[in-house]
Amino acid sequence: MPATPTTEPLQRERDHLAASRAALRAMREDVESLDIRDVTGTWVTALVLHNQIEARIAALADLSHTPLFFGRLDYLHAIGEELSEGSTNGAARSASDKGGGGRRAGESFYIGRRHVHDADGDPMVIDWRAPVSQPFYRASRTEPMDVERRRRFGYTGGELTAYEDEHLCDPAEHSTASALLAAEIEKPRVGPMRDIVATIQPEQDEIVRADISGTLCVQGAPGTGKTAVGLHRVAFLLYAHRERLARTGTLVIGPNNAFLSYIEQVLPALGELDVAQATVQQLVGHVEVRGEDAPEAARLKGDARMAEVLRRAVRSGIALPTEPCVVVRGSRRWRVPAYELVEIIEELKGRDIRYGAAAEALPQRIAHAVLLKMEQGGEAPDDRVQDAVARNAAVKATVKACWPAVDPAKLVLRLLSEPEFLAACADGVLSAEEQAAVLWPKPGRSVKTARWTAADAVLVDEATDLVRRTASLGHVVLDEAQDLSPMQYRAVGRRCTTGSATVLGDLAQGTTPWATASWPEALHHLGKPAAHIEELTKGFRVPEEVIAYASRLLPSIAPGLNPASSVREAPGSLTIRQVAGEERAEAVVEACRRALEREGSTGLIAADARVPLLAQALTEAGLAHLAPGTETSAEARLTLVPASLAKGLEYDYVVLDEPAAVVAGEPDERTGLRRLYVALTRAVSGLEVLHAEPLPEQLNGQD
Ligand SMILES: Nc1ncnc2c1ncn2[C@@H]1O[C@H](COP(=O)(O)OP(=O)(O)OP(=O)(O)O)[C@@H](O)[C@H]1O
Repeated sequence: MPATPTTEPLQRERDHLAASRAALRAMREDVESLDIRDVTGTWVTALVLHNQIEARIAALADLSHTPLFFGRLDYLHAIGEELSEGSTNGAARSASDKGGGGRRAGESFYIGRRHVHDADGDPMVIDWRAPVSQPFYRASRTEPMDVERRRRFGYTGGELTAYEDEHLCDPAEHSTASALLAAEIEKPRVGPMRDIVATIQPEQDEIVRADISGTLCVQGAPGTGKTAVGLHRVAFLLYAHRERLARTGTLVIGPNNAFLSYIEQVLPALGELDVAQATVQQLVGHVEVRGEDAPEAARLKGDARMAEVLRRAVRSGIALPTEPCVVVRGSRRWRVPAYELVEIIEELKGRDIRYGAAAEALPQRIAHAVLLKMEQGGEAPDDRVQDAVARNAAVKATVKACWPAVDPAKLVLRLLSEPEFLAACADGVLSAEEQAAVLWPKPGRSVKTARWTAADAVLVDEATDLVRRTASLGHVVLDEAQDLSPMQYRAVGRRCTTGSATVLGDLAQGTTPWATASWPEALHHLGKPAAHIEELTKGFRVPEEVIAYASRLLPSIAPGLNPASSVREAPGSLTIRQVAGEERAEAVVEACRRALEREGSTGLIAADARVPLLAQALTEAGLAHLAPGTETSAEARLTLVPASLAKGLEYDYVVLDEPAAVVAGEPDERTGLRRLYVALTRAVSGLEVLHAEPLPEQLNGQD
C-alpha cells in the first residue's frame, strides 16, 4: 500500500530503526564468529580474550523493550572536528538519506543508548554520550547549537509510534512543553529504577558531563533526579575515560541494600556492567558488626576528632631507644648508638608517610647506618649486605621495640576497652564525659568476639588507613550523602584521594544524629574542599500539590533551603484523611486496595514500629505485600515500607500511615519531621495520608 504523506516520515524513521537493528545484529554476529582458537598466547590470554568477547556479545544484545534510539538531531552545517569524536567518520546519515539525494549542508544523527554502525562503518546510531549528541540535551531556542531540528521519538511496546519536532532556529515556532517527556515521567513504575537517557534535562546534563577532574556536589530537593544524574554521570565518565577508569575503578555508594537493589539495573541498561555498588558499612567491613551504639556514642565516634585520637593511638607504641643497636657480622661488631637511632626515628615520625611504610623503612635506615660504619671501618659492603643487615636479629629487635607492628582492629578494640589508653590518646581532644561515652559498656575480649558497632567499623577503617594507605578509585558517586558522619566522609574520601567524586544529597532529608548541616563542611571532611556545589530544584517525581504540602516542613527542618517546584501539576494527587483510631488499620488496607486498582506500584509507608501490625492487617485482608529491596512486578505491586527505609525509593501511589507516629519514631522532633518529609515525597502520581492522631502542627499551612 502506498504510504500516505502524513505517515511517510514516521515510516522512514521506522525503516531506520529496522536497518539499525539489522546493523546491530550484524555487529553481534561479527563478534560471535570470531575464532580465537589460533590465537597464540597462554591459556590466561585466551581466557581474558574469551571473556572480553562474551562481554562484547552481551553488550551488543538488542533489548526489545529498550528502543535503539530515542532522538535525532539535524544539524544546520557539517559538524566540526571537535564534535566528530564518537561519530566515527563524522557522517552519520539516516538510512533514507544515505546514497545521494539527502541533506547536503548539515548531517543527521540518531541518538541512542549505544553506537551502531553499518557494514561500511558508517554510524546508524550515535551513543548519547558522544560530543555530537550533547546538543540533544542542551540546545535551546536561545542557543540552538547549530541544530536545525531536534526530534524526539515515542515508543509503545518497542514499536516506534510517534515523534515530536522542535525547529530551534525557526522564530515563528513557539516552544511548547514536550508531551513525550511528560509521558516518560508519568509512565507507571514497576520494577527497578529506569534510566533517563532520553529525557535528561539541560541542568542535569551539565552535571552528567562535568569534567572528571573536579568533585561535584549536588544539593537537590526530593525527586530532582540526583540519583539518576549520578548514575548517568558514571556512564558518561566511563565513556569519556574508559581506559583510565577501567584501571582505577568506579564505585556507587548508597544508603542501604534496598536502595542499591532499586538502582542496580540502571548502569547495566546503559551498557555499563563493571561499576561496583556498596554501602558505607560494606566498604569498612573489617570487623563483623553485631552491636549498636547509644545515639550519643555513635555521634561521638563519627566526630572528626576521633581521627586525631586514632592517629595518636596508632603512634602510641613508638618508643625512642635508650640502648644502641649492635650488629654482629662475622668477627666484627657494628654499633649504632642510641642517639643516632633516635635521629632516624624522629626523622621518620616527621615524615608524611603511613605508619606501616615507616615500619618498613626503619630496618633499612638502621642497616644504612651500619653500612656507613662498615665503610668507615674499611669494608666495601654492597646493597645485598644492607638487606642482610636489615634482616639481622638485633635490627629486628630494635624495630620491634621502637616501632611495633600495629593491628588496626586490635588497636581500636584496646582504645574502646581500656579507659587509661583512651585517656592517653584522647587527652585534650575528648572531655572525660565524652571518653566515658565512647568506651564500650563491656570491654571487648578479642576482635572476633567483640560487639563491634557500625561506627566502630569506621574507626577500624581509619586506623587501617593510618597503617597502610587505602587504594584510591578513579571516581566515586556518593548518594544520600547528607546522612554521613565526618568519619564516614573520611572513609569515602580516602577511596578517592587520587580520583574525583560526585556527592549527591539533600540537607532536608538528613535523618542521622550526625547528619551534615552544610555541604562545605561535608566536603572538607571528604577531603575535597574545592568541590563545586550545584543545586537542582526542578522536581520530576512528586506532583506540585504534594511537594508544596511537604515543603511546609522546610522552615523547621532546613531553613536555608529553597522549596522545590514540580514539573507536573496533578490536581487531586493529594488526599488527607482523618479516621478514628480503631478504624485506622482497616482504612489503610482500603487505601492500599484503592491504589492497587490503578496501574503501577504502591508503597505503604509507616513508622517502623507500626509495620508488624500493618503487615498483619494486609495479610488478613488478603493483600500480598513485599519488603523494600524486593523487586516489584506486574503481579506484586504493593510494598510495605518502614519509614526508615523509604529514602531514595519511589512508588506511583503512596499511602502514608499516621505521620505523628513517623515523627515520634525518631529521637528528636527535627529528625522526626525530616523522616516525615522523606515519606511525604515518595509518590509519583498520588499520595494518601491517613491519620487518627493530630497531624504535626508544622504541616498545617495557611490554607
Ligand atoms: N530528566 C528526567 N526525565 C525523566 N525522569 C526523570 C528525570 N529526572 C529525574 N527523573 C525521574 O524522577 C524520579 C526521581 O529521580 P531520583 O530518584 O534520581 O531523584 P532524587 O533527587 O535522587 O530523589 P530523592 O532525594 O528523593 O532520593 C525518578 O523516577 C527519575 O527517573
